[in-house]
Amino acid sequence: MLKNFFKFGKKKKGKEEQKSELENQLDKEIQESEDEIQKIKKETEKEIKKAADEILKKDNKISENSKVENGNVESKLDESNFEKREKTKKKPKLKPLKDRLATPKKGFFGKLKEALLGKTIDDDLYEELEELLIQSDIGMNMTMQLVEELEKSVSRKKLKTSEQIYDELKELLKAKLVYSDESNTKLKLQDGKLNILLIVGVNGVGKTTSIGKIAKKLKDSGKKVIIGAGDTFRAAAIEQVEEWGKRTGVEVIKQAHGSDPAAVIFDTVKTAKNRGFDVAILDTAGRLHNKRDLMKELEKINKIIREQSGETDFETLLVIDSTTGQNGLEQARIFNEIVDLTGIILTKFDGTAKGGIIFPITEELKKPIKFIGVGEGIEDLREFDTKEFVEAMFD
Ligand SMILES: Nc1nc2c(ncn2[C@@H]2O[C@H](COP(=O)(O)OP(=O)(O)OP(=O)(O)O)[C@@H](O)[C@H]2O)c(=O)[nH]1
Repeated sequence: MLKNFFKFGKKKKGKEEQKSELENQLDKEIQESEDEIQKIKKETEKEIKKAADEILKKDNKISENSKVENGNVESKLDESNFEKREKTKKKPKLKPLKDRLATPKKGFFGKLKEALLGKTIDDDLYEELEELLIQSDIGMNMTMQLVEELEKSVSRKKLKTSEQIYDELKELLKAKLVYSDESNTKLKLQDGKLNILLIVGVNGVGKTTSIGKIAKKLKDSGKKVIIGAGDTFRAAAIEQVEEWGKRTGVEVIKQAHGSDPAAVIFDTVKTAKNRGFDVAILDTAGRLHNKRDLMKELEKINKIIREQSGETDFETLLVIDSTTGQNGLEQARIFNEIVDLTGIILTKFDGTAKGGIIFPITEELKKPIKFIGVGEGIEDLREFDTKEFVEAMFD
């Protein structure tokens, strides 16, 4: 039994030895597998790193290449922009509307001085000049004309500095006011007879105010003055004229609101003639919505003046609000077509940086500027003096 036991023990031990051998074998194989896995892992990582490096290298190469390519594109763009710039250099770059409206105090000519003085004479300077001239309401045509004349003068007179250009421009502008020379800017008034001043212009331009200011001037110079409230269409216009009459101590002839303006003109001229007045200033209604009616009305008034005063040669002055710019020029054209203008009153010069309108108006109409309004006050009307005006505007 013991023998069997020992046999059994021997048998048992053999089995256990076998088992541990198997376990060892298994452990060994597991270890080997794990080593193999680690090896493969390391190799895979190496491969991945290598591949990643390759990709990075390629990327760098591409971006480097693209840098060069972009550089080429940029320089090509530069070239074409340059060409474009060259081609478009003559066109003025217009600034936004808000920049185009300069503060009245500074005025256009002050800006012009700022823009010109101390600058190099090049295309940019001419462009800036064009821009400023257009902003001042000199108008596109006259601007182009002026800049062309200026360029010609610069090359003909070999002008070198912007100061010289500035002075040259001043002279060119003065020349545009040729119709406003000393011989015709003064009112044509003769002693010992009735002088008529017929005042025309659309509503709101400053007709009544100008009439009041002129009445004051003439009265102060010793003339016997009478005013005819010919704008019967607006009740307020009659009251306004009356108010100016009171302020200046000048008699006013009026009729009821809505009555025939020709009748007021008739009364005024007749009274003036009969009572020996020196000057009759006649207000009119400037309704422009119907050119034919306006023409008929002004013809009728003209006929009455001629018949009543016996004068054919009298002043017909068109009042234009200088702040209305090109619109003012359009009004001037219309009135000039339908009535024989002898001069222009430009009002509200104090309130505008767009005084440039004076140049195309004078040149186109070929009529002198007689007065400029520079404020709402009774004294704020100046007799026009070209030289003084241009100097003052450039100052
Ligand atoms: N700043 C300034 N304002 C002026 C000037 N002349 C007239 N005004 C003002 O412009 C406005 C219109 O002037 P009016 O004289 O009433 O104009 P009007 O053409 O007679 O107008 P109606 O009576 O409506 O036909 C008024 O407020 C005036 O004070 C001027 O030279 N400068």
